[in-house]
Amino acid sequence: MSTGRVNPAHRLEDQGIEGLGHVFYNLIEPQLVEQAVQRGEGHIGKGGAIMVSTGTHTGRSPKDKFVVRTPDVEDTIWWENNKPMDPAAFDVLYADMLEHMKGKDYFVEDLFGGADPAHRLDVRMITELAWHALFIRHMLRRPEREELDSFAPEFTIINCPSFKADPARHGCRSETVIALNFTRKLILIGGTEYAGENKKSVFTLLNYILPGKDVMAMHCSANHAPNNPVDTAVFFGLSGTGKTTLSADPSRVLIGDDEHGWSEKGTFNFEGGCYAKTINLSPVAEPEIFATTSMFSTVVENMVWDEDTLDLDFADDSLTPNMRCAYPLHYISNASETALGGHPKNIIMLTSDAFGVLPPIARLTPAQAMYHFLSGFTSKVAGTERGVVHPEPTFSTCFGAPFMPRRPEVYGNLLRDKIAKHGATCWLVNTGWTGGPYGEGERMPIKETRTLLAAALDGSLSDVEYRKDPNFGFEVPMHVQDVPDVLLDPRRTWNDHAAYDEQATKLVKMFAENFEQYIDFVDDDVKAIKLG
Ligand SMILES: Nc1ncnc2c1ncn2[C@@H]1O[C@H](COP(=O)(O)OP(=O)(O)O)[C@@H](O)[C@H]1O
Ligand SMILES: C=C(OP(=O)(O)O)C(=O)O
Ligand SMILES: [Mn+2]
Repeated sequence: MSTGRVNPAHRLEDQGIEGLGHVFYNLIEPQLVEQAVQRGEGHIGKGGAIMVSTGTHTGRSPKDKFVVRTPDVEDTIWWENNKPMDPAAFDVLYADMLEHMKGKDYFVEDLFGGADPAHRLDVRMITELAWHALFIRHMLRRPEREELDSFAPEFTIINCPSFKADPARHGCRSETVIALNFTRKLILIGGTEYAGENKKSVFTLLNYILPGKDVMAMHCSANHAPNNPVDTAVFFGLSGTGKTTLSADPSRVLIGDDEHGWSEKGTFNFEGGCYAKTINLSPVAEPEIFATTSMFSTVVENMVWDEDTLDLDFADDSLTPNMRCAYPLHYISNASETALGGHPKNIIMLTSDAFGVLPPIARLTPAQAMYHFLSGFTSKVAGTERGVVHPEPTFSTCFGAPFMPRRPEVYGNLLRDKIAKHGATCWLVNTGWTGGPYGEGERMPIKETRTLLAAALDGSLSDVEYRKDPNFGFEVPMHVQDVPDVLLDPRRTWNDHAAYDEQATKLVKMFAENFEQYIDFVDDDVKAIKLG
């Protein structure tokens, strides 16, 4: 049995998926909320949000993510960063998953990944959980209802949390598996309910496909000046660095909070929704995002609430510090209707430096931008990946190593050429620690970060006085209106200057050691960068 709207030529049976219980095709938000509640998957919260919890897995499981090693992708995948799965093991996994799915109800959502029709991917998401269908409906882009009648899925993702993988049979590591098969155009997810796996799988797909079409794929948020998409800014950053927070800026138009492409025409969001962290979410510092937590059908994931008032407790991280809400872009009032932007005029690389060494903002030469893009220095925040319990310094190339199927130089060279062609100005912004390292200093105040960004984006930093950072060689402004001078010089924010110098020397060494892996393929201007 099935209900809902679907292309009659592309039903699940047509792709060999048979014997399921009831199949719900392309339900819309109210129907999915109703299904989720009826099935006991969650509770209705304030304003009609839906509150769910995901059990054991409350963050991504990067160690359980695999790329199937088929001949077509053998030469293009960066195997040092992507774990291979044997094609035969994948086939067994698929057969076992289909067997497991028999008799159970499933939800199908046919959606687009990519706001630019020239580069979008038609994705079919098949989920066991109604709320996962709702989540992906929020996160990806919805075809018009009429377009569903001719929708032909290019890639299919099946997410079946109740399926437990068997490492011996399936060539994986645990009961949890995320397996990407570029040849069969299929992604299988089992043994985890964390919704972020769904969107990051689509991201990984696009990160593979788009560079082949000369389109740069970026782990970044994006916004543009009011009525002026030519003035676009992108904000690269690993999880927790502030992409979502800083792109939701009431004085600019939000293009998207996490995944974008940069084509010959400009930037485009891959998605149609946002996935914000809600830990300590402040109605004062982040009013736009705060408001979405009580809007109809927003998915509130892993939050604790008051039984009596249904008030969400933003401070209670007892389920996970990686608590989240997912909502469509238009829930942010100043969001772009098209999710398209121009060529970035400013490129911001966000880093959350747990050492408290990097300045709150620095201007980068194109060579320095390449250096920092390939380095991808930041810290992993607690909770987004399994096993991370406090900020852990890391080098995550392209500011998103877990989602990059190709070699870093592929993304690096694309970005280098686009920066050169369009003359973008690049900045490094530390949203991490100031006044000392994690545990001693404090997190950079959001207000100051916003003020610095506003100054960078409106051009007021173009001709102020800069000093050259003695450790990294980039330029740091001396004075910025409404920001205390001392904050601009991290060394001065530390009580113990010698301790700062020692920490900075250590960090410089870490950078240099990490960069050795890239030195052979970067241009001479990047090779010539000497730190310390
Ligand atoms: N100076 C700052 N800039 C940005 N975010 C900050 C800052 N200080 C604290 N935060 C907090 O850090 C988190 C940034 O997370 P988020 O914007 O979701 O990152 P991303 O989207 O890159 O994963 C939010 O919880 C935000 O409230
Ligand atoms: C959803 C995620 O991305 P981000 O934290 O960058 O929003 C994630 O890393 O699981
Ligand atoms: Mn985010």
